[in-house]
Amino acid sequence: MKILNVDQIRALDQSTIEHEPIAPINLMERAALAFVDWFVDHFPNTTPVKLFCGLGNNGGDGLAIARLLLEREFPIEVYVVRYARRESDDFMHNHRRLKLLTENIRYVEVAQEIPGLRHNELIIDAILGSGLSRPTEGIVKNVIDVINRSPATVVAVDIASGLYVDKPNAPSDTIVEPDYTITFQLPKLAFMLPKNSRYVGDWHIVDIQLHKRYIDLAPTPYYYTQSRDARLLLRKRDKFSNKGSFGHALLMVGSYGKMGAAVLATKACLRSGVGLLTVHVPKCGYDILQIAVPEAMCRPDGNPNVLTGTPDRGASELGSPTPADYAVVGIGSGIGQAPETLDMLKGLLKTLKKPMVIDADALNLLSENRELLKQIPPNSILTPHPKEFERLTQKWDNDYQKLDILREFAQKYRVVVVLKGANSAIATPDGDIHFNSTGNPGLSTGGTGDVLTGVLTALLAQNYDSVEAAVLGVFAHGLAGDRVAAKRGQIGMVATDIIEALRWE
Ligand SMILES: NC(=O)C1=CN([C@@H]2O[C@H](COP(=O)(O)OP(=O)(O)OC[C@H]3O[C@@H](n4cnc5c(N)ncnc54)[C@H](O)[C@@H]3O)[C@@H](O)[C@H]2O)[C@@H](O)CC1
Ligand SMILES: Nc1ncnc2c1ncn2[C@@H]1O[C@H](COP(=O)(O)OP(=O)(O)O)[C@@H](O)[C@H]1O
Ligand SMILES: [K+]
Repeated sequence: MKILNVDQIRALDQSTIEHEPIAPINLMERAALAFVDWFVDHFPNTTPVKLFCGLGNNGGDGLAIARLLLEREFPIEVYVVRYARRESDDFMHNHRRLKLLTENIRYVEVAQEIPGLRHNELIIDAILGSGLSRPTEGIVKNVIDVINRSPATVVAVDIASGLYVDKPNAPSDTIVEPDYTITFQLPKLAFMLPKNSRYVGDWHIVDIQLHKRYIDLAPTPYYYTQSRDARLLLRKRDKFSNKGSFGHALLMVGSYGKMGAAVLATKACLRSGVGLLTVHVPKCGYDILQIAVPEAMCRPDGNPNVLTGTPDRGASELGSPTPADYAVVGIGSGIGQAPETLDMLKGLLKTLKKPMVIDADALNLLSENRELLKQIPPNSILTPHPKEFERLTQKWDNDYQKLDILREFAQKYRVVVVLKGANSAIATPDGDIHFNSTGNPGLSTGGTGDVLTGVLTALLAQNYDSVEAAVLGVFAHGLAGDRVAAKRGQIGMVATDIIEALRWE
């Protein structure tokens, strides 16, 4: 699903009006109805509602919503925040319609006219929407302050008043902090960014049938991966396939004290459809790995504690192939940052030509030796969490700048970067960013990143293209987390649960 910018959203409304065609007031009615459908599904019509609206089309939506909720017998009070003298045409139209139903519309021009708000009430925020062009001030700011201080449940129409759709707010801006945002047709870029979390709440999209062709043709670097997008990427297995059809992967993982990371990546790789898997671990990890994961082959390193890349003598007598002989190499989980391991990484980057998966300490080694970045095979997948990404690049002032740095990095080094976290952002060598929709804070627990490394390594081994592998793998990993959360809650979730909950269908 695409994420469009504010100018495109405006043009999309216009395109819908012209091409459907539909009168603007009827499009507003459709938006209000979609909001109300969601609202009545979530709240009983015995709850008192206080609706605050502005004077533009977001306010017009609010007035239409008020009328529809009155018709559904909600006890609703309407407050028009009169910050200016000019109302939009469709606001006026809905104002006249609402007045036919009720005389009870109040106007708020000064702070004394702001009503008290109680905890058992619902507040609908329809003051400002995507038309926001400057920070809130005056009476708008006063109203927002009161809303934010109140214990009531707050539902924002389209976007919280005061929040920009696609550019950074100043830290001093006053913005509604809703419990829910019900947004029209498309997700907004602002919703993807960690710092905006309190200005978004739990958000839902409602479909108002905006012009599909406009959306299809609109250029954008931003995408939001939903279930149907991920499903399209998933390949079925051919009836006559064999293990050779799904690639032979090599994981280079683990060190003394961090063999758990190796085991997790290994199990996740096997649970994600790899045909054959060899795992290169320091010698101390040999028994651990063979016992924990009998399905994987093990290549012990000559070094007892860390990876050097040189197989143990016994293992090399088996005639071990070199890393370049495997379909894909996944490296990093629990490897530490020993100088020998750095030398190994340098050697690998010189010889490997196929895309790799690079995680954790392998990324930290690259951060310390940035001259190696340009040797990463094109289309490799890097999976930093924000701290690792900062080490690889630089500090950022805000989430929008972070996205710019992310995009530039992926383009410069021709790699796919999975910046992990809520709504993991996947940057492609072509400059696109795909935000993930699955996952939950239960995943914030040691080892879940190692699981992701295993998943992505398996998908590359199966010949998924790197962008597809990253988008699909991150989605499936988060979805597994959501399955676990539904079954046993977020707090007790551990990385092993994620492996068990992976499903490829
Ligand atoms: N155009 C359409 O056909 C549709 C629009 N819809 C609604 O329309 C909204 C956008 O409406 P508008 O473009 O009228 O804009 P808003 O209703 O967001 O804002 C109204 C006007 O307030 C002014 N303004 C901007 N920042 C301000 C501030 N900080 N303080 C005071 N005034 C400020 C601007 O002149 C702006 O146009 C969407 O968020 C959505 O709710 C929906 O009804 C769907 C269809
Ligand atoms: N709040 C969250 N919401 C969704 N996903 C999360 C959240 N916190 C962490 N995750 C996911 O969990 C994984 C954590 O990876 P990482 O930080 O590398 O952990 P580790 O190094 O311990 O394995 C990533 O896939 C990340 O996207
Ligand atoms: K709003």
